[in-house]
Amino acid sequence: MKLLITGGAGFIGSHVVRLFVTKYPEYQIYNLDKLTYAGNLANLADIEDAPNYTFVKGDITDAKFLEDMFAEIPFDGVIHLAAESHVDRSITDPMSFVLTNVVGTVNLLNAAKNSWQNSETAGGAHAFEGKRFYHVSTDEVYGSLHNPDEFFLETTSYDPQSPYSASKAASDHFVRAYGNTYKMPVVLSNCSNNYGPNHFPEKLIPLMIHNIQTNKPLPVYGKGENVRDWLFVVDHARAIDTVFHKGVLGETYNIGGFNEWKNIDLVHLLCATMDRKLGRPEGTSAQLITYVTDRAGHDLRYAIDANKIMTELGWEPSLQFEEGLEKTVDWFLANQEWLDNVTSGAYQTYYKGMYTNR
Ligand SMILES: Cc1cn([C@H]2C[C@H](O)[C@@H](COP(=O)(O)OP(=O)(O)O[C@H]3O[C@H](CO)[C@@H](O)[C@H](O)[C@H]3O)O2)c(=O)[nH]c1=O
Repeated sequence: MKLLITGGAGFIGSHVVRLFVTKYPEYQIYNLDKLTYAGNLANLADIEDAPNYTFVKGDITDAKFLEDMFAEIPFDGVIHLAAESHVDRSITDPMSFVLTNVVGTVNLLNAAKNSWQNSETAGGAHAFEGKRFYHVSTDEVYGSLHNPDEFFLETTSYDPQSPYSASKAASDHFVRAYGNTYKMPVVLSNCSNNYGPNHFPEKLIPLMIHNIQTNKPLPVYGKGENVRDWLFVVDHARAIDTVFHKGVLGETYNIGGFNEWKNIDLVHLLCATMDRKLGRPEGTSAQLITYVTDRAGHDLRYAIDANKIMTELGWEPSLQFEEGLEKTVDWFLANQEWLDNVTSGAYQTYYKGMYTNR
C-alpha cells in the first residue's frame, strides 16, 4: 500500500501520519505538505527516519506538480487533510481558503482520478479497484445549532456560515461529485473541534495555554457563550484509521466526543489547571480573562452525533476530556522550545493588535 497523506505536517495531519507510520510498517507513507505557517516538521521528529516514511514538500494548488507526483508514485490511497483551517484568517483572507481548500482539493481529485484511470489503460485491474480517496472535513459545514436538543447528523443539510466552512463545504461537495460522476471510491468524515499536542496557538486551547504562561490577556470572543464539542486529536487520528480501513465507500462519518463546553467554562477550567501546574494561587490566571469583540458571524454551537461511526465501525473516544486536557497542558509545558519557535516571527506580526478590548 502506497498511501499519500496531505497536510501531514499540520496539527491533525501529524498525528495521522505518526499513527499510520507506526501501526502499518508494511505501508509506504508519503506526507505531502507545503509547510505553511501552521505546518511544522518538528511535529514529526520522532518518526522522520522511519523506513516507511517519506516527506514531500509541495503545494496542492499546483496541478502540474500533483500530476507529476502521481505519475511517479502509484498511490493506492489518499487521505486528504491539507487545508487552511482557521476561521478568523478566513474572515480576513477568504481567497487563500478558496485556493487551498477548494482548488487544491479538485486538483488532488483530478490527479488521483487521472493516474488511477491511466493504470487501467495500461492493462491493470479496473481503474479504481483497491483504491480509496478519503476527505477529512469539519462539522462546521453544517452551520450553527440553536436548539439544545439538536445534533449534527450525517443527513443534516449543509449551511456553512464562514468563508472557512463554505470552502470546506465546497470541497466536500466536489469529493461527492467525483464519487457520483466518475465513480471514484471516496469516503468522507466531518469532525468536531480537536485539541492536543502540537496544536497551533492561534486556536482557542493552545492560545489560552500560551497566554496564561506568558501573563497575557485571554481574549474571549463576545460573551464566551459559544459551545464547541472537543475531541482529543489522537482519538480523531484513530477514527481516521477506522474510516480509511472500514468505512463504506460513498459514505460520510461524523466524528465527535459528545463533549460540549461553553468557551468561558473551558477557559476557566484551563485557568484552574494552569494555576495548579504552575504553582500559582487559585484564581490568578482567571484575572487575565478579557472579553473582546465577537468573531464576525460567530457560530453559536456545534455538537456532533457520532453514533454512526460508533455503532457501524466500532470506534469510540479513548480519553475523557479532563484527562486529555491534562495531557495537553503537560505537553505544552514540557515543549517550551516548540511553542517558542512557533510563536516567534510571523506569529508576532499576525497577533499584534488583533484583539480589541470591549
Ligand atoms: C482563537 C479564539 C477563539 N475563541 C472562540 C471561538 C470559538 O467559539 C471557540 C473555538 O475557536 P477556534 O479554536 O478558533 O476553533 P473553531 O472556530 O471552533 O474551529 C475549529 O474547529 C473546527 C471543527 O469544529 C475546525 O474545522 C477548525 O479548523 C478549527 O479551527 O473559541 C475565543 O473566544 N477566543 C480566541 O482567541
